[in-house]
Amino acid sequence: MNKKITKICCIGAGYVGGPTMAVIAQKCPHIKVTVVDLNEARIAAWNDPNTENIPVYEPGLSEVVAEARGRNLFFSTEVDKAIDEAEMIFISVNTPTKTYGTGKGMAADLKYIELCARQIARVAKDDKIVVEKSTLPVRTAEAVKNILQNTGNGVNYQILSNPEFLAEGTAVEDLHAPDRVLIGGDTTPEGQEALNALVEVYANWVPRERILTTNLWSSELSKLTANAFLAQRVSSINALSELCERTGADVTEVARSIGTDSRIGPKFLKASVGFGGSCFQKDILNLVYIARSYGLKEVADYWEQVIIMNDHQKSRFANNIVKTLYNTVSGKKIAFLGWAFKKDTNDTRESAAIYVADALLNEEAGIAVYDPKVPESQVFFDLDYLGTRSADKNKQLVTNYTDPYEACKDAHAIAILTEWDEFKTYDWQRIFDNMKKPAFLFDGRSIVDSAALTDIGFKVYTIGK
Ligand SMILES: NC(=O)C1=CN([C@@H]2O[C@H](COP(=O)(O)OP(=O)(O)OC[C@H]3O[C@@H](n4cnc5c(N)ncnc54)[C@H](O)[C@@H]3O)[C@@H](O)[C@H]2O)C=CC1
Ligand SMILES: O=C(O)[C@H]1O[C@H](OP(=O)(O)OP(=O)(O)OC[C@H]2O[C@@H](n3ccc(=O)[nH]c3=O)[C@H](O)[C@@H]2O)[C@H](O)[C@@H](O)[C@@H]1O
Repeated sequence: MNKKITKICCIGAGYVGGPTMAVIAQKCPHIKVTVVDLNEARIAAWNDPNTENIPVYEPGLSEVVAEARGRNLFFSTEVDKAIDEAEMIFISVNTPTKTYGTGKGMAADLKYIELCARQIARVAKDDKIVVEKSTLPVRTAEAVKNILQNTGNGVNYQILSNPEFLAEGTAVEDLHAPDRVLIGGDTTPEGQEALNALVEVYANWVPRERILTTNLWSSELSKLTANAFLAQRVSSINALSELCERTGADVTEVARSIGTDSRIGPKFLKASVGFGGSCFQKDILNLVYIARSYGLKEVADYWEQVIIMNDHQKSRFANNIVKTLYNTVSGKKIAFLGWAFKKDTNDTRESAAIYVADALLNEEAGIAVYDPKVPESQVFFDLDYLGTRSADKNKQLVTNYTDPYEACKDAHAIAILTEWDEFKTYDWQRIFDNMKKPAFLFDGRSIVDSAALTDIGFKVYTIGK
């Protein structure tokens, strides 16, 4: 007989914990779901009476939260209480790249995971199923198990790996109809019982044939592999975009031509200014680190090239702006349309915009930023975090706008960094009329109609054309 879960707790109310648990609560009204976090401001925002103010912007998410919150979905800072009550505990805390010590700049920093494991071990009084939702290096479950099982208070733990594959901007859609749900567990009878308990949770809305079960290590490694493959496709098409620019081939046509081959497929072939987001880079660096730690030099070098190519794409976009603007951007106004790492999210982590801006600021450019969802404070946080120059200097050189037309007024050039749909429908004639001439436009996302803009008078540069 499978254990039926009625109380879930999730540690970490971020971009994954928040949306994932909101959808579990929505689809499983019989399960009480409590999402906890140490960050009081974040929890307060999740509890904001106006669900438009929740801390994660995702299309459709505020409606899901409005439906379930207060019914069977709760957000709280009382971590111990939620752990104590729950039968199943998801760990969905951040696992950033290490910034210190061994593996600095490469390995995943697992200190938040370990803290969670220790907290569960300290608080739990009855048996628990602990689910790794965070993306983790292969064999992390072993460390979590070690910490939990060596507490000696008689509690039995089962560890499951249940990596998340949602993409930001489409999180709700992805959670409602996932390509697959992956659950890894121990092959022992107890492990399989725990695994089945989680299968039953998802089976409330996910067709069973889409719920894949594996052993723990396959599940952990599959998550890193999926992100590595996706990022590799972007770097592959971006590598070709540079060759297209030199040869007269058009990367959009090349992508369409190869994408119709069913073995290749059409998705993830959009050339861009470079991939961003909190995970691709960190997960590949982590994969490279793991391969190196097993002495697999060729494997590590192979995957590292995906990152090298991505860095190259960002810097060549910035260099092209400087070169085209007669080798100097000093004192010139460059308007940035978009700061988020992709459309339909307010997340800016590792956004290409940050690195392109940093390179142009090194050349003393003045940058005017407009993004429909990213607040000014975040733009400065991102630039200050790099530590390239003082916060005062960033404030001096960067201005944020809430009106795109004002951002572009008197600009020498416009750079499109994020593919927000609204950019396609602007009154480009009006923008052109108010710009310095020649009016340059660098489309890092191939989203505007370059022929129409050229007719207006813009000098358009599009990635891969
Ligand atoms: N962002 C994304 O789209 C995806 C992220 N992931 C993975 O999911 C994990 C979480 O990512 P995000 O949600 O983006 O991170 P995040 O940084 O948005 O959220 C993590 C939250 O955990 C909280 N936290 C950390 N330690 C805690 C503790 N000991 N007790 C209570 N709360 C604690 C933090 O305060 C933070 O609010 C990462 O491993 C990431 O790689 C996986 C799939 C998609
Ligand atoms: O582990 C994670 O965090 C998640 O990482 C990615 O999701 P996400 O980073 O949210 O968004 P993507 O749609 O994958 O885009 C990543 C970056 O690649 C860029 N991209 C994507 C596709 C493409 O064709 N071209 C391209 O430049 C996007 O603009 C963005 O900057 C994966 O798609 C998710 O499956 C995974 O769960």
